[in-house]
This record gives sequence, structure tokens and C-alpha cells, in this order.
Amino acid sequence: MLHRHKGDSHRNIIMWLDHRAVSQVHRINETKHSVLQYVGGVMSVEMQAPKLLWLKENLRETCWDKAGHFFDLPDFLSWKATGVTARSLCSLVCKWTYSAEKGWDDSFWKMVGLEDLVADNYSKIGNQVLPPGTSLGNGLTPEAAKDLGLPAGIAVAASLIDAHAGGLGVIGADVRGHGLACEGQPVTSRLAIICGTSSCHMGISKNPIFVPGVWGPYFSAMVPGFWLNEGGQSVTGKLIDHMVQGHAAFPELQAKATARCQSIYAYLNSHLDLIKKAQPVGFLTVDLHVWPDFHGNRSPLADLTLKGMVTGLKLSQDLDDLAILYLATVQAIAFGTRLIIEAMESAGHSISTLFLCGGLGKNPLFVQMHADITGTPVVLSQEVEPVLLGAAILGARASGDFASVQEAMARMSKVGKVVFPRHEDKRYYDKKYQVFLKLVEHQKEYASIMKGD
Ligand SMILES: Nc1ncnc2c1ncn2[C@@H]1O[C@H](COP(=O)(O)OP(=O)(O)O)[C@@H](O)[C@H]1O
Ligand SMILES: O=C(CO)[C@H](O)[C@H](O)COP(=O)(O)O
Repeated sequence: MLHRHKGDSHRNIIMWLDHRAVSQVHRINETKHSVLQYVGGVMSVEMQAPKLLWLKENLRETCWDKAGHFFDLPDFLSWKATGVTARSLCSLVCKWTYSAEKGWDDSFWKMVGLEDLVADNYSKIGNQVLPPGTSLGNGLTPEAAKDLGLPAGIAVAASLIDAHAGGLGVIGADVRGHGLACEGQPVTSRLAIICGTSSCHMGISKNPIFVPGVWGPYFSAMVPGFWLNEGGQSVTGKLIDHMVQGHAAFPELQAKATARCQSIYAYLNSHLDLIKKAQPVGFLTVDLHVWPDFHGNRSPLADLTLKGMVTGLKLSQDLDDLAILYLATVQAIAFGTRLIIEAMESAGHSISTLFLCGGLGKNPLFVQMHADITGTPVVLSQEVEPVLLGAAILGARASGDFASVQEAMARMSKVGKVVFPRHEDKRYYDKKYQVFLKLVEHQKEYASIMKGD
């Protein structure tokens, strides 16, 4: 904790999931400034404005006054590659309150106490903004080219945030011949879910849609010409790792997975198949339920005070117990996705197909549970790392191989596997979803009892 306050210039990164700026984001949200409409009504503690305010309030001399630039990671990388400080429209719109149509809103920065950025004409956070896929400067500098082992001058594109690159990498694929409802429907019927340490739920629309608790609408921030709404869960892969690694049977799991040359998740999935006997695997959690917001709720409740919950614990600590807790955690994350989709649909989205990528896309149990619990088919990409494919699409546009990002998307994204929901299990998951919603209702009641006299 202490190092945060030292202002050591070599420790100049704040992680995306860092929640240090709680007091700052509360004050920002209390302003009720109109820019907040474009982040679902409530700004997340993970966004850049609260983090900047934290730096100003806590590291004024050592960091705030001295810093030349404050970058989002994708803009930092394009700057290091080309020497160009221009920012991507994606990062500024999605994380820094910039509007694709109106630019910066001076009144917001003044109201939250960051008026110095306005006085400086936003030079530290970006006053040249480019659409993703635009070719930057003269391409790779000789220095960067040497570091990367690539030719100098090779085109470098204005970037996308990682999750948005994943969305671009999957959402435009040609789905003909897979029996999917989205075939022949507009691309707006697709939801891209990028599931790694955290998860992001990217839905696009022709007209702006305001979804309470879901970020956006952001114009042209992912697919050019479309509005983006971005739902999210602050910990998903991280939560699964946390639950599994913290269990008493974890050393036994590790030893057994290593002996079989399997990942711990492949081992757990086959263990669940063994213990489920004749019933569907998901039914093993009939009396074990998890609320997954161990790091607050990003969407659609936008409540960073929420905590994780588990109900149905027993005294056993064996591998069966670990496997079932892991399953209940995976299911809880999928129920969280269902809640986000419901919020997006009640605001005007109409989603028929999920396109899933990221580290958790490699977990067949995670994918099947998303299909079963949302009742929606899940499309996986042919490409192992669709986030990198999204970056390659930008590169292909910047180098002039394609006339537009959309053309590159249609030509470069390919469907791999399609996983359909087991509709026969719907009744069971509907009941578990009812319990899921009760968990958060009860958690709020506990908090209110404890606050009372
Ligand atoms: N082969 C795998 N099988 C199951 N889960 C995996 C696998 N690989 C990664 N994961 C999960 O994906 C998460 C990391 O996803 P990744 O997309 O690499 O992270 P990040 O979002 O940080 O880029 C891990 O927390 C882990 O739970
Ligand atoms: O900005 C983001 C989403 O808009 C983050 O970059 C993304 O969520 C980070 O992903 P992870 O926590 O899975 O590494």
C-alpha cells in the first residue's frame, strides 16, 4: 500500500482493476454531470478520471505536476511504436469522457477539480484524436523497429482497447451455414463477450441506446459508424482462479493435473464429468449458489460496494467439493452475463447470438454454461486469440490492404465452433437464476440492517 504514496517514477502504471480511487469516483458521480449519461449514469472506479484525480490529490509534487503525458495502455504502445502522441478515439471516448461528436467537455474537468487539464488544452491526456485503424505518423520508428525485430516504417494503426479489439475480431464473422439466428440479421443482433481476468460485453446499435449501469453509448468506439454499449464484470477469470487456488484441495488438484499433463481446468472439467453420473453436469449445484461480485459490480448494478457470496457450504474439503464450487462460480459468472443481457434488451438491444473470446473462451465448461444459462448459442472464433486478430484488422486497414475496417473484419474473422444451449435444462437454470437474484437482494438487506440503529 505504501509504495502508492511514494511517487517513484519507475512505478508509473496504475492497473485497470485498481480500485484506489473510491472517494474520487464518489465525488465525480455526485456532480451528476451530463457526461455521466455516456457511462451508464455512474462512472466506474476503474476509469481514468477518478484515477487522475487520485494522482492529483495524493502524488501532486512527485507525479501530477511532473508528468508529461497520461496514457491508456493502447495509446502508450502506439506512442512508443511511432513517437506520435495522438490518442485513439476508442480509449478517449470509452475511458476519458471524450465525445466523438463534441470533443472534451471543459465543464466536467473543471467541476471535478481537474481544471489544469483544460488550461493545458488537454495536451497531457490527448488533443489529437484519431479513429482506430488510422495510420500513425511514419509508422514504426527505427528504434522501435530494432526492439521488435521488424522493418522501420511498417504501418502502425491508431489502437483499440484490448476488449474492443476482441470485439472487432469476432463480431463481423460470416456465419452462413451454422444454423444461427443471427444469419441474415443485422450485426446488431450479436453480442461480443471478451472474457479474461475480467469480462466485457460489447453490443452495437445504429442509434444510441442508453442502458442504466452499462457503459456507453459510445459512437464509433469499436465498429466504425455504430454506437457501442459495454457491459462488464470486474472479475471473472480472476474470480475462478481465486476460488480454485484458495481451496484446501488445490495442492491435490495441481498434483493430479500435473500427473496427467493437463491444465487444472481441463482436470476439473473431466472430474465434474465423472461425478455427475447420469445427470447434466450443471445440476451438481442444486444447493450451492454464488454471487460473483467479489470486486464490486460493474454492470448492470454499477455498485462497487457489492461483495461476493456463497451459500450451501459443507464441512468437506475434498476434490469433489472444489470441483462443484468451481462449477457454481462459473455458473454465477454466466448468470451475471444473463443479467447484463436482460438490462441491454430492456433498453432496446435485441441479441440472438453471443461471440465469445479471451482466456475463458478456452474453457468448454465456461462456454457451455454461458449458452445454457443465457439460452443463446455461443460462437467461438477459428482464431485462437481473437483479441490479436482485432489488432491485425486495424493493422491491415492502416497498411492500406483494406479500404475500411468493416471490410477487413468481414474478410479476416472466421467462425470456429458453435455451442448451442441445452434447452431441456432451462427450467433448472431459471430456478437457479431466481436464487441468484435473491442473493443480491439479501446482501442489500444485510447492509441496510447493519447501517440501521
Ligand atoms: N486453457 C484454459 N482453460 C481454462 N481457463 C483458462 C485457460 N487459459 C486461461 N484461462 C482463464 O482465463 C483467464 C485469463 O484470460 P486472459 O484473456 O489471458 O487474461 P487477460 O484478460 O488478463 O488478458 C485466467 O484467469 C483463467 O481463468
Ligand atoms: O478496458 C477494459 C475494458 O473496457 C479493460 O482493458 C479490460 O477489461 C481489461 O481486461 P482484463 O481485466 O480482462 O485484462
